Amino acid sequence: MSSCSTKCGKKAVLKRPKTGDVLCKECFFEAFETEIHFTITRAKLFKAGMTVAVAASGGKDSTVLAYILKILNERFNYDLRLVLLSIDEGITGYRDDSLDTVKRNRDDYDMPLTILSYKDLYGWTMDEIVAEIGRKNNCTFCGVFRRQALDRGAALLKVDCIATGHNADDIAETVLMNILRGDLARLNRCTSIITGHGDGIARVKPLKYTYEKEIVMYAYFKQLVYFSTECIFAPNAYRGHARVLLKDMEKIDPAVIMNIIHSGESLTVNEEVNMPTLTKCSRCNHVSSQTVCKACVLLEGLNRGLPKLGIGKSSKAKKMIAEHDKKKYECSSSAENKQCICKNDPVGNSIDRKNDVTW
Ligand SMILES: Nc1ncnc2c1ncn2[C@@H]1O[C@H](COP(=O)(O)OP(=O)(O)OP(=O)(O)O)[C@@H](O)[C@H]1O
Repeated sequence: MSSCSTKCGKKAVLKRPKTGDVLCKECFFEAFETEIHFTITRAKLFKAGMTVAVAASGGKDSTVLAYILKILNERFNYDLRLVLLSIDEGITGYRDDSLDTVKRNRDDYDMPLTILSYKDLYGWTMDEIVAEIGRKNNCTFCGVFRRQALDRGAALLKVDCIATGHNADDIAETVLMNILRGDLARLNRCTSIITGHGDGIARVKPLKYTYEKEIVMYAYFKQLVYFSTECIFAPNAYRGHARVLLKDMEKIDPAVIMNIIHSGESLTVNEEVNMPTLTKCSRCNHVSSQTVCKACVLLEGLNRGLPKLGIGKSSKAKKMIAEHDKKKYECSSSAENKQCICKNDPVGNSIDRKNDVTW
């Protein structure tokens, strides 16, 4: 390879996927770190004195995020207290191994680590949920529960905000996915670098403009320890299509990633479009756009032996509950009923009616 395009005199070792510049290792580090610092300061992600929970999965993105926040915090005196927050979804052979990596990061980066598990928070591991629901819709449970679990962890730790490792590719993919689905409410908010502000604990995405390929390169040249195995359960199929589309387009022109993000940022949703208003879940008191949040509906479904409850539209869930209740009524009025649905109901007739979901 030729010499570094910054004219530092060193030999280039890589070509930056984002800009096409050929750079030596040191100049790449400098460019990569400075861009993230610029993103953080321009969007005013942090204030001095804040405690920030880095949502750490052990994967490349959150590992690079934890590392980079540590060095930028020291270099530019952000005056942040950084802690690691991990969620153990209970996926044997996947999350248990990646959490070992997070524990190593905890020691290497000298940051306290808190791990919360789905089992403790919800009474179910993902292994158990998949045994109930199968591999098709399990990502819905995992995503909804993780989102809330991070909020609960952040509240427990009394942190000021949560930083996640979402990168530019993730954001561009999400924009595409929301366009393909016609989900205008999500399209409207998916490019925000700060979310949840005012409704709970803020979430920030310092790697919003950082290309995935560069994150991998940075981790490689810095020899960071991260866990690179994909989740053993079926990936989110729809996101997979958006990902393939994005990767194909990136081969033609790497600028498409930034172009899609900028397009998403510039979109204004027509005023006539109904936007959800955020409120608090009547059951768990966490942020929700419905009277009862998605996590509570999904959990209710699991506990009632109706795991598909909460998958799809809320009207479908209402119908399922009504049918379920009707069958239970029929069952209790006929002791001989051999088809009784209660046999499959882990809580049986002991369901406390006061705690039933109301919409
Ligand atoms: N189990 C978890 N515990 C804590 N944070 C998580 C967990 N899973 C995901 N996150 C956070 O959400 C971000 C996006 O998650 P996603 O599942 O898209 O992973 P990813 O793109 O593979 O990122 P990573 O490389 O960090 O695993 C992660 O970067 C991390 O900050």
